[in-house]
Amino acid sequence: MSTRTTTKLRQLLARPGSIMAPGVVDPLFARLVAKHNFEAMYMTGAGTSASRLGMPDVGLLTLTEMVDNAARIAAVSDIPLIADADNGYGGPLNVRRTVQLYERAGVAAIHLEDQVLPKRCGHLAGKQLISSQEMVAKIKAATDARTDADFVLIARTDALALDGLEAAFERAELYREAGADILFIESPGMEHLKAIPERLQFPTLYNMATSGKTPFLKKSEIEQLGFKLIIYPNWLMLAAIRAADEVLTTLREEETIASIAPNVPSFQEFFDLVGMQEVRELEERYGVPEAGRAGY
Ligand SMILES: C[C@](O)(C(=O)O)[C@H](CC(=O)O)C(=O)O
Repeated sequence: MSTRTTTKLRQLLARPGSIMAPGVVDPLFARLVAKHNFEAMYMTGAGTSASRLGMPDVGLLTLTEMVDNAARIAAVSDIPLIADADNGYGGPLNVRRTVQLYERAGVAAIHLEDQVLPKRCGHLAGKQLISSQEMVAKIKAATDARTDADFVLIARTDALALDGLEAAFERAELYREAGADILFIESPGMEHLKAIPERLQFPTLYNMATSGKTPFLKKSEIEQLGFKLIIYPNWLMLAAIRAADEVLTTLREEETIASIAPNVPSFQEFFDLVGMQEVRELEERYGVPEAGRAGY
């Protein structure tokens, strides 16, 4: 039997250095991350909201919608999936279900944040927090709810933007005591970065969000600062939006796809990406008639 992704993630976390987790919104992007041999990947809530609802990250997706998306992503590779679980979708009892469902979906880690419901993207204005006691209760509920001891709990605090760095540290320390495995201080600027791993002396997460608030440092620089896990939430989706936009502009102007064709993956590359080779092998094993096979 292959190693569980939770255990794989624990092993990665135990190694020196930081782990890069590109953000994905669906299984297709997960295939792409797997193709590039990354050790971990991240399901972005902001991206999931954009792709599933065409709406901004303001807490509109429900627990089951998020879990459904995570399960589809987890199904296409053995790469540990770290998933956004927002504020756990309610109080401590909701958090119990959240952990159970994400665990069953094949997710290796989730992050829970201390925002009120409905929440919003951590890089937007207008956030509000629950009390640190309420968040501690949620983290305790989360640690109690896991059945796989290797399932990783990441506690995020959004306090920095509202109450400053010291308040964020105080919360983070309480969340660590409550049982969090990794601490995530949301939306730090350049001036805060050094202090975070230094002060917390615990595995920390670097959110390479696209807002530009947190600087776009290299992995080696982030590693040197002492962060353990780096997530790159929306970059793939944004790159795809730009590429699709260019295709549409060209199509409008030229009324033909001809000049675009060389710039997109070929028919074969596309089928390879979505696992056609494996499908062929399975078809052969089960004697599915040749005529039934898609060819290229
Ligand atoms: C990490 C995050 O929660 C996400 O949903 O991916 C977002 C990222 C973003 O909006 O850029 C966040 O709130 O930071």
